[in-house]
Amino acid sequence: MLVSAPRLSRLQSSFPGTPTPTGMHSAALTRPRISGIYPARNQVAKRVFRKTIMSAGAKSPDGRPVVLITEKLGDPGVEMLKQSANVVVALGLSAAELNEKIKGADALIVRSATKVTREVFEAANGGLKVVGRAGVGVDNVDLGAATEYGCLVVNAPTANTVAAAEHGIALLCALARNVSQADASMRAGKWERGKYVGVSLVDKTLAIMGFGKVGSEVGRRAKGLGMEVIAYDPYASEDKARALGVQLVTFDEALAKADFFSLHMPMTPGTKKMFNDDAFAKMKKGARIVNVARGGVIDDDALARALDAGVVAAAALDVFEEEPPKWEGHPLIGRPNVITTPHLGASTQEAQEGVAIEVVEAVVEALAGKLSANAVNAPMVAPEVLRELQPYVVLAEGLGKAAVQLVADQGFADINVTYSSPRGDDLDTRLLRAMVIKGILEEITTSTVNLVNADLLAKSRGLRISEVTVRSEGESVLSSMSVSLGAGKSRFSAAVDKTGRIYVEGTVRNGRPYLTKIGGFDVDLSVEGSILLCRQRDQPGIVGTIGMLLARDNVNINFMTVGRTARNEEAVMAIGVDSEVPADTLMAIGMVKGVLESTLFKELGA
Ligand SMILES: NC(=O)c1ccc[n+]([C@@H]2O[C@H](COP(=O)([O-])OP(=O)(O)OC[C@H]3O[C@@H](n4cnc5c(N)ncnc54)[C@H](O)[C@@H]3O)[C@@H](O)[C@H]2O)c1
Ligand SMILES: O=C(O)[C@H](O)COP(=O)(O)O
Repeated sequence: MLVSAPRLSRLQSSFPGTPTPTGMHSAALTRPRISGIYPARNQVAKRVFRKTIMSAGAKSPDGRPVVLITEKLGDPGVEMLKQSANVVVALGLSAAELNEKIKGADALIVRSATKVTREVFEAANGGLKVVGRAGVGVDNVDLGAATEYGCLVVNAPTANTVAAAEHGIALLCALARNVSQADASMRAGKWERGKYVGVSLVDKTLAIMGFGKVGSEVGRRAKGLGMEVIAYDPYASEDKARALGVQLVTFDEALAKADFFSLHMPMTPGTKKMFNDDAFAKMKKGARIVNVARGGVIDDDALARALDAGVVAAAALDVFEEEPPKWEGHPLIGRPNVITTPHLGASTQEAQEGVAIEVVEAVVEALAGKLSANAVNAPMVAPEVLRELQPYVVLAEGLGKAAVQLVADQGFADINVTYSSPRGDDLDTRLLRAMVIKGILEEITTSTVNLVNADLLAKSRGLRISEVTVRSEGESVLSSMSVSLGAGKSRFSAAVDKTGRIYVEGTVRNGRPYLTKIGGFDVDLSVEGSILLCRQRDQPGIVGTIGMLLARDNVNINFMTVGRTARNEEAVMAIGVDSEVPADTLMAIGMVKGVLESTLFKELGA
């Protein structure tokens, strides 16, 4: 049975983590370290963590751990590592050689070229305790397999930020002044001064798309070049932008206004091919684009069309959807107005020394059984608790994803999670809270979020999170849970509850997670795949029309439900879809007679 959530103002006045006589506790994130939140439980968590990480003894006779390094790692990091471990450097291993070598290692340190696959963990047979990635992206590590084998993965998320920003600025300047093309021409023995006249940067408008760690560093440097800097980032803080003299704008404003674009958003389902035909059509003619983020945020064919049409004058690309890319038939590589570098953003001596130290510190800490703030996965919860909470973990992440996807351009400031559980205050909410934060943050940042770092990451982004546990009746560990966001505005106004917050609620039935409420509307949606939501008048014909529009684009419908509550004779209809709904179809659906608004949840769950 659901007990209605207490008022938020009341929650936020309670001390973080302190049980109250009414059976509530809140965990507003005012403390700097995760260990401060639940001191007693955290000791247990630390023991579980240590046991997991240190389950087998070190593999060398002297009792020191063996660390295998398979890619060039900065010397200061290697020297530091030698103080506490036996270091084996083996570069350029084949997959079979790595599978063999890993059997003798307690830890492995890699960059992006080594593929740390499931086979590697299988070959290590539980003996590999830590994988360290000397950089940010961990897409070359099979995180699922690592977690399954109780192997902690750590990375180095900050030490290459400046290098990536500097590479962005280098490409910006090279792009404006045709440096690469002119150099190539001179190497070919030509002196073509007239051909390579460039454009100036001063007084031009640069749009930073994604105002996080790298984006803000690019912004700071571009101001120094005399550029007017604007930024689009729905989750960026106004205060941070103001402090740097950068104006936050909407996506469309950025497209219309900028002479130059520098892309710095993470690769997520929401940013995939964000620069598509639609976006290029809204750009000022002659714009120039730099991408040191991830290749997949640009639709390569659409960019090629925009270059052909002169809408985009030139582009500089450091990253590609597939790396290394296939040269033959590539729509962009080799064009006269496109300059390319082979993913060099992090490749400076300083950054490589920095990431080496950052990753070695994290690996050494983890081998010593300490919590690392750079942990990417962390099996910190006892297996029996994990087993019990497993279905709710999927629900929690799905609610986080759903809530944040409903936020409009202006972003949100705080998160409220309410659990209805027969256990009341005894419910261990750490894992569920972490999964809500994961669902939210992984839509908007490059960071991989888990139990160890979720609270810290939320705090570092200035997000306040409040939790309430309400005692309910029933057999299962959790009757229901809800996530609400204090957002300025929603992309789907029906998702806003009576208190003005974006609100989603869900439950688990027969082991499967369901969304049961969006704003004031009851729904009944399995938390999986992509879902089209429509708020509509209760009148015949709408379902058929929308079905036809989707069929026209070959979009298969896997389920359809209509919200039970008819508030003012309105209903919320949900349609599960198997593939992407094109933007123009979404627009057409929004214009169907009787449809009041519509939106799409992308990839809510497995
Ligand atoms: N080329 C390289 O060698 C290299 C090196 C480092 C980082 N990177 C890439 O640079 C990018 C930024 O890295 P970071 O460390 O600054 O990450 P970050 O998490 O600090 O910043 C990402 C920012 O993007 C914003 N964002 C999320 N969704 C967005 C959206 N739909 N539209 C606009 N902004 C959105 C987030 O709010 C966040 O502020 C990532 O793609 C990363 O993979 C590349
Ligand atoms: O993810 C990263 O840190 C950057 O993209 C750099 O990766 P690299 O280590 O392959 O240079």
